[in-house]
This record gives sequence, C-alpha cells and structure tokens, in this order.
Amino acid sequence: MKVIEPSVIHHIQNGVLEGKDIESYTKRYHEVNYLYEKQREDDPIVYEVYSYSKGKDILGNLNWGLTVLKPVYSHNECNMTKGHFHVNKDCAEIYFGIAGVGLLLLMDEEGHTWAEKVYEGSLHHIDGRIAHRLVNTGDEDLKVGACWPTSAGHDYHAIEKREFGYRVYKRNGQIEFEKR
Ligand SMILES: O=P(O)(O)OC[C@H]1O[C@](O)(CO)[C@@H](O)[C@@H]1O
Repeated sequence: MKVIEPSVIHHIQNGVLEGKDIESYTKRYHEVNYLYEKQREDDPIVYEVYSYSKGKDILGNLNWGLTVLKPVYSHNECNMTKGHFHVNKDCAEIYFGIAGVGLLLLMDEEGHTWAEKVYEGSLHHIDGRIAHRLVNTGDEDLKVGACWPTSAGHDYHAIEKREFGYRVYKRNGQIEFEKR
C-alpha cells in the first residue's frame, strides 16, 4: 500500500495553513474602514484568510478555512471581519476557536443580533440563514478555523443594507456593546 504525505498541513496552535492548493488573502484597514464608527489614520493588516478546497464549487464539496483577525482597534472599537450571509441558505458553517479571544456576532434575517464567546476550543454551528462576523476583543491574534460548503457563497450586500445590530468596543479593559 502506498502511504503519502498530506498535501496540506494546518499548524493548529501557532501557525497557518500550508501546502499545495491553499488560497489566501490579506485585508488591510483601508479596505474595511467603512465598518468602523471612527477611523484610524494608518493602514495596518486587519485580517488574513486561508482556505483549502478540492474540486468544483458544487453541492457536497467543502472548504476548510482559517481566519487570523488582528488585535487592531479603531478608537476603542474592536477589529471585525466584514461579516456575511450565505447566498445559499441551505449551507451551514462550523467555526472553531483556535487561539485568542473574541466574539462571533450572529444576526438573523430580521436583524436580531446576538453573540457567542470565541476562545480556544469553542465550537460554533452557524445555521445557513444566519449572518456571521468575528470580533477580536483581545490583545493577540484571534485565530478561528472554519468548514463550510464551497457552494455557500458570500452575500455581503445584505450586510451593507442592514448592518449587525451592535458595535463592540473595549474601554478600560471592559467589553461594551452599542446598539446601532
Ligand atoms: O468574508 P468575511 O465576512 O470578511 O469573513 C472572513 C472569512 O471567514 C470565513 O467565513 C471562514 O474562513 C470565510 O468564508 C470568509 O471569507
């Protein structure tokens, strides 16, 4: 029997996804500054996304992903991903906390917004009809793994029309929420 090396390695605790067929992108502040109430003057990297999948974007295929969300604050407002609904509402997603601390903001189609705490080992099932956004509330990288169908699609437009119900701030070490 032939035994081969895996084509991809996820260095879970202290690294990223490495190997053949990994796609990745880096998001800088200027690309997402509209998300924040008050903006920074500089342009740091705010997050990195790594993903791995095989085959076509057809029902049944899966993506494996990693989001590394930096501890970058905009005048006390916590760093966040853009957040999205899935285009295909039949497609759920699993997130799991790897390192750092944060929140997973969740919002239904009526705009009701709530959050789950994210930390090493936390596991989050995201229903296909629920919008999701990660927020880093800590002082180190928030690393979150994900698995979702390649056919899910990202609907950012719906979030632009109706934003998540709360902004998240850290003031004097305390997490505070402000309703939009
Ligand atoms: O695209 P967003 O909402 O900024 O989120 C970052 C990434 O997190 C994931 O949900 C999981 O890696 C990707 O689908 C997404 O592109």
